[in-house]
Amino acid sequence: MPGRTFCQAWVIIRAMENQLELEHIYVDIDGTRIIDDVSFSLKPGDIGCLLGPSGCGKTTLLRTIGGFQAPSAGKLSIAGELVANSETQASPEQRRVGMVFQDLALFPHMTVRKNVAFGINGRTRKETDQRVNELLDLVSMQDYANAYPHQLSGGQQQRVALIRAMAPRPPVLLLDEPFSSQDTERRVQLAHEVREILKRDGITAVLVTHDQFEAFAIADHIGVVSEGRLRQWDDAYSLYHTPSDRFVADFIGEGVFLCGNTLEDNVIQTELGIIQGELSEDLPSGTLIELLVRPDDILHDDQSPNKATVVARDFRGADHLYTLRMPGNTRLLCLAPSHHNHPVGEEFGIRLQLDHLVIFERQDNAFS
Ligand SMILES: Nc1ncnc2c1ncn2[C@@H]1O[C@H](COP(=O)(O)OP(=O)(O)OP(=O)(O)O)[C@@H](O)[C@H]1O
Repeated sequence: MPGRTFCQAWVIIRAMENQLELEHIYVDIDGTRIIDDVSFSLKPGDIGCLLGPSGCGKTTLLRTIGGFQAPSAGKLSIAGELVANSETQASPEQRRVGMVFQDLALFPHMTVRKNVAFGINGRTRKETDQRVNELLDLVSMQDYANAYPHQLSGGQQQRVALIRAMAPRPPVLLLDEPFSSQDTERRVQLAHEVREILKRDGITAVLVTHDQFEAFAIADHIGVVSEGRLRQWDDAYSLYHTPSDRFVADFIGEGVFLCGNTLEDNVIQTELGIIQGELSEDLPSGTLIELLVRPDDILHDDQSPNKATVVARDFRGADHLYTLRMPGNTRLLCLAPSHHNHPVGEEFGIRLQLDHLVIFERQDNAFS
């Protein structure tokens, strides 16, 4: 029947829309809830990142996707196929996901070429060689094809571990803090490189990290996790500028929270005076709130009548991050170009530049 055929095709197309889909996943270990109602999805070729503090449940979530941990409830699908719910659980081998671990786990007695070819099964010798060569080219490692892991730099080993996991074309690649042994600057650089490689090969990936700059550098979508819950699933810009709750606002980027209260439509009163702008939440007049003020919301302006005193400063090359104290004792952060060079104790003029006001209702219901 033509109608039925169309319906079936539509269902298949819809199911294939997401390469990875988690629907209301819960994980309990020894009677303790570790993952609490997590849902998110990735389209083919998307890179997702689970970001959060130590112990929040990132690795448990990754292990659940990989098939090393069973969910207590919820549904998990990979490439349109249901791989886990509370009753069924496909094994890691059946899911065919790729994994890149913190310690890279390269085989020390195998050459780079053999390491990369290791996971490729069911292909002819010619097809395997072709795929290995393609991946070695992708990461510019052809010249090292016959080298052993101990003859490579840390960054080169990283690239080999990555292409070894990518070699069998896994439906999803999982990366568990793969850059954690590197210093901060190198981590961000590696994250950019890995993103480029994954994108060129069209791989769908999920990476776990506690480093937000790494997450910003690699991911299309970032999930901020806290106490087993996914607080926000968004792009980096939205997490920074429109955090959904106070935890995300505090965890992502830098900033201070100013106490205040709502007045009328789009107007609030804070320790810095009356501020007008589009509010992130529609709260009744008189509600006690906290206003998020980022360092880039405070402009250095010598003409401004509002003066603040420098209490600390971090030189960051292109700019300074100043910690300032207002006459009423309010603490602020200000990002200023580094040629605005003010020592601790000096005063300079500042201007608040906010149009979208990120506010949260205060829970303690009192000014501090
Ligand atoms: N097998 C287990 N048995 C008991 N508790 C566990 C087990 N695995 C994880 N947990 C607990 O679950 C919580 C989340 O752990 P998980 O390793 O997922 O966090 P994480 O965010 O990856 O942390 P980190 O960044 O430190 O690696 C922790 O409190 C941990 O002690």
